[in-house]
Amino acid sequence: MLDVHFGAGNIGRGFIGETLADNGFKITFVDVNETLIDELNKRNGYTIELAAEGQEHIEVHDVKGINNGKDPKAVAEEIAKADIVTTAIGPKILKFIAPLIADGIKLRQANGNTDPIDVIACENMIGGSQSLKGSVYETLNDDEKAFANQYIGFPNAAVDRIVPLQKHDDPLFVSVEPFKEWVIDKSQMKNPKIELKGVDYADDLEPYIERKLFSVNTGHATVAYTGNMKGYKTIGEAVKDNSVVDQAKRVLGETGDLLIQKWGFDPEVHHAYQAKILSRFENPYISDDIERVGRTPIRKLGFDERFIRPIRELKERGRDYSALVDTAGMMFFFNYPNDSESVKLQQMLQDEPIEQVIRETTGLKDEDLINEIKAAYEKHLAETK
Ligand SMILES: NC(=O)c1ccc[n+]([C@@H]2O[C@H](COP(=O)([O-])OP(=O)(O)OC[C@H]3O[C@@H](n4cnc5c(N)ncnc54)[C@H](O)[C@@H]3O)[C@@H](O)[C@H]2O)c1
Ligand SMILES: O=P(O)(O)OC[C@@H](O)[C@@H](O)[C@H](O)[C@H](O)CO
Repeated sequence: MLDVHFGAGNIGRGFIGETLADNGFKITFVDVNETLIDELNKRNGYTIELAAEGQEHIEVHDVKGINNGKDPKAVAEEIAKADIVTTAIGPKILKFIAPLIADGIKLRQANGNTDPIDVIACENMIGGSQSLKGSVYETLNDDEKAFANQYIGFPNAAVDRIVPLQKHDDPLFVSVEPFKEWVIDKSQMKNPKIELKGVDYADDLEPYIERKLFSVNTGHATVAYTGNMKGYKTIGEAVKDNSVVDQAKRVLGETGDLLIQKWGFDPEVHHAYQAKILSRFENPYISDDIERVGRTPIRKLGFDERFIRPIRELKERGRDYSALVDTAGMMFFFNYPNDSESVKLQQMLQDEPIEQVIRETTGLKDEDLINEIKAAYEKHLAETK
């Protein structure tokens, strides 16, 4: 059994690789990072460490790498033979790898390979695999689309495991939190014969992806942006400050209100889920940078992303969303020179009035909401003076 996995980064090696290897798959990692690819091909394996007492090690074997920047043909050839395709490269990169997946599908068709497979985007976004499908289909003709409609599934997925930036001498070694959750939308699969152990299958992914994104990621981002305002550099430092944790609790209270109302989650179970999330942020065996958790702030300000979507939906329901708006106002202060989106955001703030920056980054048309976020931004700006 073969998995072709795009993105040999933290979650790719630290979660998707572990799960597929544990299910007996060989894995071909596709990445543009030469060091990672060379090392994978030299050693055909790597080590995962669990960030918890005992620091257990897990060895992953039977892996290799392809640099898609150098050898795109080899990627298509590998997809032509694959039993599953997965990605963990970042939502904004999906459209760049879509032509490679399309080439793999074309080769499967040319080879007469009618074994059904699923292409699963393991990204922090709503509708990730379906969005990837849209980009893949842009480069298929009608005949190829008909083949893909029959044999290639794009089931959406939610993945949850905190894997911070790795700072080890070994470029493949990856330290991960013990908690892990991977849910795949069963109704969108073409190959139900592959039922992975360690993965949950849902008939409808929407409640799970929203619960994950608006709890883990909204909470995480709140710790990052509130911590950033206070000058902290790591999530560990930030969660030692009660005012940061209080802000995260207020925000989770609001998204919890929405999720419970919208999806009917049991309030007690949901509150336990939230408490578990906060304890995960406090894991002393993990050192996670605010720079990583707050990365790409323009993406995170998006219309369907972790702040604006729950704000919109709470407003529609006439519920409180004040802590979410307060935190959204802090996002404009995220300024890390190595994060090109944060540099762009700061430039936008230099060039345009704040309300225009809010309009452009969030896609909001609701002028009242734009003014509320503007007021939060201006309040935080005054606090910095
Ligand atoms: N790290 C986590 O805690 C975590 C948890 C759940 C989900 N995710 C999601 O997983 C995805 C990846 O996150 P990550 O933390 O592993 O990031 P990462 O930066 O560690 O890994 C991304 C990898 O993709 C590679 N890449 C970038 N552009 C590429 C291209 N054009 N072709 C091939 N490879 C390319 C990079 O070289 C890198 O190795 C994101 O969508 C993230 O939201 C991350
Ligand atoms: O990956 P992002 O940039 O969407 O979000 C940053 C973190 O919140 C995220 O990577 C979490 O660590 C992860 O989603 C936990 O499952």
